[in-house]
Order: sequence, then structure tokens, then C-alpha cells
Amino acid sequence: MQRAPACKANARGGKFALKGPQRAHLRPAALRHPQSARAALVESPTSTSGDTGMNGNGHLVSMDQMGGTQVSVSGLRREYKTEKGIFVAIDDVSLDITPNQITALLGPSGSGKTTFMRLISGLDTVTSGNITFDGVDVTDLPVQERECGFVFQNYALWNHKTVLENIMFGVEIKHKRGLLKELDARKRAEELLELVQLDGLGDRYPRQLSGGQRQRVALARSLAYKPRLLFLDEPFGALDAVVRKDLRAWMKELMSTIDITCILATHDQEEARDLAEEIIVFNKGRVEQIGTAEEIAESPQTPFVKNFTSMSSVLASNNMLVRNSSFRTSKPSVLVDPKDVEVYSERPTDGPARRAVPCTVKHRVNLGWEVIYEVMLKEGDLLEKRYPRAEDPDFDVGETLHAYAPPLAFMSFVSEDLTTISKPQALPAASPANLTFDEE
Ligand SMILES: Nc1ncnc2c1ncn2[C@@H]1O[C@H](COP(=O)(O)OP(=O)(O)OP(=O)(O)O)[C@@H](O)[C@H]1O
Repeated sequence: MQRAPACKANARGGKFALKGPQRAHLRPAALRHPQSARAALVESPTSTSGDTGMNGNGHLVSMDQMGGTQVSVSGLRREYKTEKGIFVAIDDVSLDITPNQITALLGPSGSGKTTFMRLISGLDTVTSGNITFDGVDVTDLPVQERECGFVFQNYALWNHKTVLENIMFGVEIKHKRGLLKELDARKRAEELLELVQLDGLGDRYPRQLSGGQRQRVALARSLAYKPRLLFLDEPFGALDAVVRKDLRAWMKELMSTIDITCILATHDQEEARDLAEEIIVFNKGRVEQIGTAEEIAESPQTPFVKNFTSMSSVLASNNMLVRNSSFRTSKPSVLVDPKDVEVYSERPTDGPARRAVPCTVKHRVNLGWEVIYEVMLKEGDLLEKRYPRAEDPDFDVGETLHAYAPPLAFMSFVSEDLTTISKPQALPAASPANLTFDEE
């Protein structure tokens, strides 16, 4: 089992302290000056001993002692009893989550992302294994004592409460549990509204907000708890593509300014790559790989990761493209990322590519910003080559081309290695205005 790299130094500048003066231009209003950052999010100023906040036990602590929680799990397993017998949703997972950054759980539907989050947050109980927060075993601690914040896909706001009341609800819960000494919920909610750049909208009801604004309210409410850990479960899933991108960019900036350990579950690779410093790839309840976006894209460690992250094509290992590259394997199939396959109008006369194999252009789709060619190898296997419009090689449908891939482009596997074997993406059936579609 692969473990995450050792924890990075915990930048303990306060739970919501700025991460660096160089980020000044990115900070939301409430965080623009160190003083106002503290003022915005520390507890009510009852203490005379400088900047203060609450620790997990409700004791006042110095801002210097606060920071994102470090999570470690060891031998984590979750079984469910089903009609067909025992189903293992999380299967022997051991890893460390680096504090004060966003870690993405990336995997297809049903791979165990939500279950993993539920176990860490205490919403679900483990079958076996251990969970620690900052070295303290929390495996048997009830959910409310783990102090986690959640943002879900479907907002989960109270529709009959105003925006401000929704956020105050989070503060009040914390107060009721004795975790806030002084209750100045309104003041604190207003500070949070400013943090998520919705000041002035506190009197609105959720129905009077856009989806993106609602999700900001949900984030403000979850931060009102001053969570030790923040869970984002497909937080942008209900938003349209444009709003999703905007909110993602905004969230990335916000998160870069506050110290909090954040765990994001997503099946969207772009989202994981864009937001997370570290990505944990899940498949069938197991961890396939842990690394930065670059590490996972550049050096996939398993066939599943290669397939999932690159929309690779599956070829028989005796395909001529494979054999001519001098890649050898005893396994029946190989994966190849079409980006690693070069196609030429004329077969090169020297270098390894002189062993290029013939192939035929079957389809050409012009998406406007990108042109896609579906190329068929002699054995009938398809590869999807994509080019930015400016680099369109302008192949004709029916044209014979020559394809070559170096041995390193291939990864062999047996079918059990993959949950899903992706075929080249179906080409668009409809033809929007900016899309032209040629067929042989
Ligand atoms: N209470 C339960 N009883 C039985 N099986 C369950 C239960 N909860 C989850 N599972 C199964 O555990 C597996 C992992 O589910 P989980 O919700 O963690 O996946 P996921 O990666 O979050 O998927 P999605 O992206 O669709 O939310 C699934 O096969 C699911 O059906």
C-alpha cells in the first residue's frame, strides 16, 4: 500500500491565517490585512491575551497553536451486509493526509470516495482500522466531536431561513455544544459572509440566490463551525459548466488564503487537478495511487490510473502498433494514451518511426477550439487523436496515415486490472453550430 509523502510542514499561522504575504492580491476583503483576517474569524474577543480561537475541546488557544488537522488512517476497512453477502466498500486503506491543503479523492462512481469521507468524519463507523487526527485516535469518537464541516453537491441549506440565519445556524450549533464561549452569531455570520464575498445578501432566502451563490453560503456555514476538517463532496456537481469553473477558481483562491485541511471528493479529473495539491485515486474501495496531478498524469502506477486519467485506448498486445514498437508483454492487452501515438501522412524513412503501421482516418470532428480524428488501425482498433485548432494537420476522412508509438507508451494489463475499460469517447452525434462532422 502506498503512503502519502510525509506531512509537509504545518503552516500554523492560525486556523484562518493567511498563507503568505505574496497572496495579498488574492485575498477576500475580510482577509486583506492580517489584523482583519484574525478579526474576521476568531471567536468573540473575550480574552485579553491577544488573538484567540478555540481548539477542538472548546478551550481558548492562541492563534499560533491552531492549524489544519493532520489525518492518518491505517488498515481502514468498511464492509456492508447486502443480500448477496458481504460487500467491501473500503478495503485496507492506509494513508496520511497532509494538513492545510486540499486533497482530492478521485475515482469513478462507486469507488468508495463518499464512504471514505463518512468514515473519517464519523458519519459512518469502521469495520476495522484506525483513524487519527493530529496523532489522537478518533476512531470511536462520535461525529459531533470530530468537528468536521461539509459542503455537499445539493447545498443542503434551510430554505425557510435567510442566508444570514443559515450561517448563524452553524455558529449556534457550535455554541450549544459548548464550543463557543460567547455567542455573537450575527457578527460572526456577517464576517463569514464577507469572507465568501456575499456581504449585502444576508437577508435573502436561498431561492433568491444563484447556484454558485448558494454554494458559497454552504461553504460559509460549514466554516462557521470552525471545522478541524472540511469535506467537499462533489461540491460543484449541481452547477452548470461556466458557474462551476468560476466557483472553482474562486474556491481555489479562498482556500489558498486560509489554513484548513480540506478533503474533496470528485470524479472530475480536471477539478481534482485544478484544486488539489495531492490526489488519491480510488478504485473499488482501494487506493491505486497518491500523488500530485503531474505525478499521476505523467507516471500512472497502475493500468487503472492510466486508463482513468487519460482515456486510453485498449489494444490487443499482438496489435502491429504494439509489436512494431518492440514492446513485449505476456499479458493479453495493452493501454495506450493516444497522445503518445504519433500519426504521419508519410511514413518516416529513418528513426524508430520508420516502423509506423498504416491506419485510416474514419471520422473528423471540428469542435471549433479542437479537431478530433478517429483513426482505425488495421486490426480494427480505434484511436482518438485530438489537436488544438491551430495545429490541425488537416487529414482527410478515408486518408491512409502511419502510426507509431514508442515502447514506453504502452502498459500491459489483464482485464481484472480495470474497473471499466474505456473505449474511445463516442463522437458527438448532434451537430451544434460550431461543430462540423465528416464521415467516411
Ligand atoms: N449502506 C450501504 N450498504 C451497501 N453498500 C453500500 C452502502 N453504502 C455504500 N455502499 C456501496 O459502497 C460502494 C462505494 O460507495 P460510495 O458512495 O463511497 O462511492 P463513491 O465513490 O462516493 O461514488 P459516487 O461518486 O457515485 O458518489 C458502492 O458500491 C456503494 O453501492
